[in-house]
Amino acid sequence: MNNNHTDHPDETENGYIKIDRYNEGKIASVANHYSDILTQLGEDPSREGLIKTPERVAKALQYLTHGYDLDPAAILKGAMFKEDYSQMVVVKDIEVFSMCEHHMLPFFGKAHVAYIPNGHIVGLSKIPRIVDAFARRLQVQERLTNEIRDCIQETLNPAGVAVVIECKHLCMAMRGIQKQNSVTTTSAFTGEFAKDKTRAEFLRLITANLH
Ligand SMILES: Nc1nc2c(ncn2[C@@H]2O[C@H](COP(=O)(O)OP(=O)(O)OP(=O)(O)O)[C@@H](O)[C@H]2O)c(=O)[nH]1
Ligand SMILES: [Zn+2]
Repeated sequence: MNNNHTDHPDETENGYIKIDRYNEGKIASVANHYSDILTQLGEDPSREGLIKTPERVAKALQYLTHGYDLDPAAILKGAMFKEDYSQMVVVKDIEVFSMCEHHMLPFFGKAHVAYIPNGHIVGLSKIPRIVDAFARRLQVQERLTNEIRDCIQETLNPAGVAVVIECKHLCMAMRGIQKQNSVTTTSAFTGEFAKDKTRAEFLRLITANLH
């Protein structure tokens, strides 16, 4: 997507990718399409409040899909450390913001990720980083869940990986079936987490209020 991009999308100003990280050709092209869309919607793209809107939308969309520019396995490999620790490591309550691929509307909530090291641990921040790398794409919640699991399993080769994601889908709230309170939960497990006891410990840890 953007050839200037780095593995550090958090190098941002006000939460946005720095302007020099935008692919300007693509922004201009997407903005042109959005100008037409505004007209199709019955708006006047030349009125004051909308003059910069096509460009803003194009930049927002690039930000919301910047996960395509990232290599999640490389992110993990960047901070793997040999360590003799073989208990469960749990990172819970990781904020998720993604876009459903059917309606291009947001779904958002929390991810809970655990792994059981098998010789190597990974830098803790890399877990939310790969959640973001997969979430910042057009997604379905099930695939997002599996992609996070598979990336950790294939890269770190731990004794097991567990991922639970809970999200609200705006396509089910602000349109369509219009259910405001429904939450979708998905899960994916490998290795040791196939055992009831291990899975139960993980579920206890993500629901416990320890802090
Ligand atoms: N499994 C799954 N479905 C999703 C996700 N995000 C959105 N959807 C669903 O994708 C489906 C698309 O169904 P369609 O019947 O083609 O689309 P639609 O006519 O807009 O459907 P409604 O939302 O029921 O109005 C809908 O049921 C959405 O709720 C997701 O992450 N996972
Ligand atoms: Zn949807």
